Amino acid sequence: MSHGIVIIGSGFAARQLVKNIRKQDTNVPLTLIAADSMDEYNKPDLSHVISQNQCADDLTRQTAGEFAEQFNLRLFPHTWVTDIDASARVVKSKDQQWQYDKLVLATGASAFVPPVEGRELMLTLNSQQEYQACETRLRNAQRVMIVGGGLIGTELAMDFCRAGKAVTLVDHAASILSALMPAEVSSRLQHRLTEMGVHGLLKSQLQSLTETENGIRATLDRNRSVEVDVVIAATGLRPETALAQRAGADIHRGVKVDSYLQTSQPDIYALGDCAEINGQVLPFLQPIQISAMYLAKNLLGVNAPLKLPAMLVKVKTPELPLHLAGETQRQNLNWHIAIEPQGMVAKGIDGDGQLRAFVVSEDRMKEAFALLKSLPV
Ligand SMILES: Cc1cc2nc3c(=O)[nH]c(=O)nc-3n(C[C@H](O)[C@H](O)[C@H](O)COP(=O)(O)OP(=O)(O)OC[C@H]3O[C@@H](n4cnc5c(N)ncnc54)[C@H](O)[C@@H]3O)c2cc1C
Repeated sequence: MSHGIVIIGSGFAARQLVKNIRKQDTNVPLTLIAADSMDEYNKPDLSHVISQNQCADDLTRQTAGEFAEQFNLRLFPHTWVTDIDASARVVKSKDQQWQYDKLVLATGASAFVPPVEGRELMLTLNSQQEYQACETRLRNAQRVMIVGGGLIGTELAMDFCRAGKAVTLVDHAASILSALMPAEVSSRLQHRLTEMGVHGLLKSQLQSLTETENGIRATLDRNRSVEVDVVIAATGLRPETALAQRAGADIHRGVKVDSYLQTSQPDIYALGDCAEINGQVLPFLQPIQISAMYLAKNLLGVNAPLKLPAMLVKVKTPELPLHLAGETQRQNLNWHIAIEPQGMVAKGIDGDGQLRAFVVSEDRMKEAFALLKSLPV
C-alpha cells in the first residue's frame, strides 16, 4: 500500500512543494501535519501589519479547508509532531502516527531570544500565530524597543515608527544591517530612520529586562536604561532541527541536505528555513520557491540537482527600500558607492575586479537586474 509523501509544516516551503507536486502528479497521496492552523498567509507582510492598521488575521489568504480541497490533501492542523522513527518510516504526535514512503521536513525556524535576565518579557513576531498572541499589546504600546537591527528588526523599526510609536532600536553592532552590508552602505537607511524619529542605540548590549509599574525597564551596558511598553526580539532565527535529530539525520546550523534536498537519512528531505543546503541556510522566499520546484521532481523520481541563481533580497523599509544580492558579507570587498539624486548603487568588488555583491536603492532597480547577471553563480 502506498503511504505517499508526508510533509511536516504548512508554511511557504510546504505550500510551494504541494503546488509543484500537484502540477506533476494529481494522485500521489499527500499528508501535511503542522502545529499551526494551516491557513495560508504571506509571512513577509508581518513587517507591515501595524502601520497598515491591520490585524495578523487579515493576512490570511486561503483557509486550510480550501487548501485541502484545491490540492487533494489530508491535513492535520494544530498537531505537534514529537518523533520520527526513520527505520519504521513513521511520524508520531502525542496520540497519532503516520506511515510515509517519503518524508519532508518543512519545519521552519524559530526566533532566537537572547539569554538575558527577564527574557520572558520579550515578544517574537516570527509567525502569524506569534503576532496574534500579542497584537493588542503591540497596538496599545506607545514605546517600543526592538532588539536587533538586522533585516527584520530594521523593517519593524520603520513600521512601528510609521504607526506613530516611539521606537528604540538596540544592536551591539555599530551600524544597522551589519551582517548584510558594511556601514557605508547602510548609512543612508540608518540616517532615514533617525530622521523619522527612531532612536538608535548601536554598539549597545541589552543586559536585563524587569517589569515596572508603567512598563518594562531595559538595562543596557554602560549603566544606561530605557523604559518601554514592549520589547521585541529580532535577533535572528534558529532552524528547527529537533525532529531531524530525532530521525537521526545530520544537523549543523540547519538540517543538512545535499543538492537533492535529501538529508543523511534515506527518504527524508528538508526544505525552507529549517534546511541547510550544501552548507548554506537561506531563509528567504525565492530560494525556497526554487528549491521546492526541484524537490518536487526528486520526490517524483526525476533526479534533478538544485541550481540556485543569484537572487535579490529586499529590505522592506518603505521610506527607503533596498535590494541586495550576492555575498554582501564577504570580507575584503572593495565597496564602490555611487549616491546620486536618483538613488544609490553600491558594488562590492573583490581583489580580482569581480563583482561579488551589490546593494541598490529601489529607484535603481533597472541596474539591479543588470548587475544580477554579472554576479558569479
Ligand atoms: C517579519 C518577517 C519578514 C520577512 N520578510 C521577508 C521578505 O521580505 N522576503 C523574503 O524572501 N523572506 C522574508 N521573510 C522570511 C520568509 O518569510 C521565510 O523564509 C519563509 O516564510 C519560511 O517558510 P517555511 O515554510 O520554511 O517556515 P515557516 O513558515 O516557519 O513554517 C514552519 C511550519 O512548520 C511547522 N512546525 C514546526 N515544527 C513542527 C512540529 N514539531 N510539528 C508540527 N509542525 C511543526 C509550523 O507550525 C509551520 O507550519 C520574512 C520573515 C519574517 C518573520
